[in-house]
Amino acid sequence: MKLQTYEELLHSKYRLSLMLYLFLNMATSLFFMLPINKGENISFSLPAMLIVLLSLLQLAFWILKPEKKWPLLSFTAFIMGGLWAWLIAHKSELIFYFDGSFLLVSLMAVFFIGTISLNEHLLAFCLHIAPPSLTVMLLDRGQHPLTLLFTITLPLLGFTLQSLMQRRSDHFTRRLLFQLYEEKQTWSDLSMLDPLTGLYNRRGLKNRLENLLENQAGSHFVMLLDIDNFKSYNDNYGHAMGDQALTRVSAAIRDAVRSRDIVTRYGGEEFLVLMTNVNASIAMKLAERIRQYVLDLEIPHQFNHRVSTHVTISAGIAPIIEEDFEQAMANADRALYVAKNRGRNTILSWEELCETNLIPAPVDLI
Ligand SMILES: Nc1nc2c(ncn2[C@@H]2O[C@H](COP(=O)(O)OP(=O)(O)OP(=O)(O)O)[C@@H](O)[C@H]2O)c(=O)[nH]1
Repeated sequence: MKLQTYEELLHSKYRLSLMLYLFLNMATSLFFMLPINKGENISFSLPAMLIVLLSLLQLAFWILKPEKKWPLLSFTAFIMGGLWAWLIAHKSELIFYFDGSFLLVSLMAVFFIGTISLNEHLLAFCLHIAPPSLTVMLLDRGQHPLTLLFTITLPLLGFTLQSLMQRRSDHFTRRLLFQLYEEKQTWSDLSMLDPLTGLYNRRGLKNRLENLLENQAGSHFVMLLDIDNFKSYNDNYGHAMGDQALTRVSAAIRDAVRSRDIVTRYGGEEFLVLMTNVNASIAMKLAERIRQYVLDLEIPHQFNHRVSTHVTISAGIAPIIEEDFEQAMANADRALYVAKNRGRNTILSWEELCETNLIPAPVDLI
């Protein structure tokens, strides 16, 4: 689950509880319009009708605009509470035989609405129950003090404790989710990096390439480069030394290019550099600089036959035309093949290859 999904879940929970609150207000106030005694008529009292109207309007708003967040929950609860106080006072005047039970039933109905639907909104709950509670106490004129005290304080206390517990649990869930999300992000980042060199691996390249082609319409170049006679290096100096040489060459490539270029360890001793927003001459200069930086490392390689006594690289570069990365790769690969044939420690561009009519048959070096 993403953090965003969790936020959406909370929003939908909020929305449902508010809709339930409105529905319960509406249903209960409709019930309050019914006659209490046999033979009486339905009483369309103004406060009851206002509760119904207000609830209906807000319900319609929520149904039509489900994505909107209603910021005035506490205000709505206070208005509803006020209307309930008015309704209870109004209705109690109409009751012929007054023994206090109507007040208790009304109060319980108001508490029921709040407890069921506002269980995560302590302030709204308090604002909802405060006006009817005060009104009932006034109307009771001290006749049932203990009953009223019990009816008001017990649910209020229970609700407050439950709400605090819920808040702690929500806080914990949010923290846990945030931590999981961060860890997932770290793992995802790590899975895009090559552990030996710290460069992007193919997965990382794919990810960066998608972003690049989606967001930057400029001219980009692919450079494929390969360490010369690396097999002999490994055979003579050992695999551990080979790893060290790979790490140093990787760092030199990274140093030679700009921060916006994407350097990837494409295979064993093969690297791919994605040079972004460059023209052909700058791409060539960058490639040449990489070659020189690697040579300047002066990593001894006595078995780099007829090339150098140090570790060297060869490279082929090609432009990405019409976002066709695969074709650019194939072209850079062919240029690299010819660069190797030309004696290694060489950079060759696909364009130069085309100009000299030296396009070889496709050979899979990679
Ligand atoms: N030490 C080390 N060697 C590796 C690693 N990955 C690939 N290699 C070695 O790189 C060598 C590549 O050799 P080849 O593909 O024959 O090419 P080459 O000897 O560099 O010859 P040219 O590319 O034609 O110049 C192989 O010996 C692989 O074992 C690695 O992670 N560490």
